[in-house]
Amino acid sequence: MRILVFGAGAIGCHLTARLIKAGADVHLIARGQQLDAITDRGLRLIGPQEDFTVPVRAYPSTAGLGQFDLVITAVKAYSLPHIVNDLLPVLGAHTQVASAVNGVPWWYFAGQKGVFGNQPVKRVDPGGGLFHRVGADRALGCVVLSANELVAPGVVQNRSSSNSFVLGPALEGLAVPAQASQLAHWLPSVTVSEHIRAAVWHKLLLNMGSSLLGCLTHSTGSQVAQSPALLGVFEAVMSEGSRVAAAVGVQVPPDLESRLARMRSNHHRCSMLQDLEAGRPLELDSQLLAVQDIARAYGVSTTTIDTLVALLQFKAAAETN
Ligand SMILES: NC(=O)C1=CN([C@@H]2O[C@H](COP(=O)(O)OP(=O)(O)OC[C@H]3O[C@@H](n4cnc5c(N)ncnc54)[C@H](OP(=O)(O)O)[C@@H]3O)[C@@H](O)[C@H]2O)C=CC1
Ligand SMILES: CC(C)(CO)C(=O)C(=O)O
Repeated sequence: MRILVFGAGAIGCHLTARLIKAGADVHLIARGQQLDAITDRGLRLIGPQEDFTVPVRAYPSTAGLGQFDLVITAVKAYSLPHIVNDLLPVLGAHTQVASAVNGVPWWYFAGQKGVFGNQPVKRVDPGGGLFHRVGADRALGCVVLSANELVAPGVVQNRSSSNSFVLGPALEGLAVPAQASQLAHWLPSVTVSEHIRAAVWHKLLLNMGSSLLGCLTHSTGSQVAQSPALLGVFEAVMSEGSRVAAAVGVQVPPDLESRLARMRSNHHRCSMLQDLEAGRPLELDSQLLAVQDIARAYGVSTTTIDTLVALLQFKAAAETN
């Protein structure tokens, strides 16, 4: 099985390093210093209990690479619409495309009923290029619970004591494709699910709270969890988010204690905070504004989320000017 990982950031490097170590045939699209470092010295993954380096076949573009059985996109949500033209040449009739991305994924409303039924998510796929040209029939949801950061060119630091990746077909009723099962065979951290939307919301609620509070306070999850006042706000965000999920038919179990436990043990700067501190754009569209759109369309009140989003938008604009 030929695999292409598109994007050599924190998550792309984590997956590439683990898959190559497990013996998979993986190729990586990288650019800039990352491409140079990985080509010269390989890719190093440092984790709580491991430190290894693998050689990687890395390229600056997809031109001439041929078709792949599985493409894993590991760019930020806001970069996805810009890579559609790069993806098309590597897609064959049976290629599956897994988007390892936080937030409401581009394929979310494919095959769904309701206000947005069968439409692209306009916040993440504004021109509909992913929805109409890549296509939801080949889309695999990929929900990532794994805390990573690039600490030097070619070096990714993993800060999770346990990592998990949930893969499942975007279209309900489709069987889990062989590519997903093969990935799960190579990596114990991968599980497959026929109900990927439940996994999307489960993760998204955690992101909404940790991205908003992490960025507004420049704190890791464990630092946020030390403040009872912030935990109260985190809880309010999760409860509003779970009402939005329920509006589109997904009941997220109120397992607040397990989420708080995850926050307490999370000594990682969430990816949105990494972006804020590096002056890069934030994934507000996929993680928050798309959720607000759903809330508004279904008449769900999200007062706490709305307040925090307004503060974060103001802060991000002020800090990048
Ligand atoms: N980091 C984490 O711990 C977690 C992240 N996630 C999610 O995973 C997704 C990926 O995040 P993460 O890995 O942190 O992001 P990063 O910003 O670390 O990585 C994105 C990579 O994509 C590259 N890229 C973007 N556009 C292109 C392009 N056109 N051609 C080639 N390369 C490109 C970027 O290159 P360049 O730097 O040159 O722009 C960068 O290397 C996000 O949705 C994030 O929210 C989920 C769970 C945890
Ligand atoms: C690992 C986690 C959950 C931290 O909030 C994350 O998804 C991120 O960094 O964006």
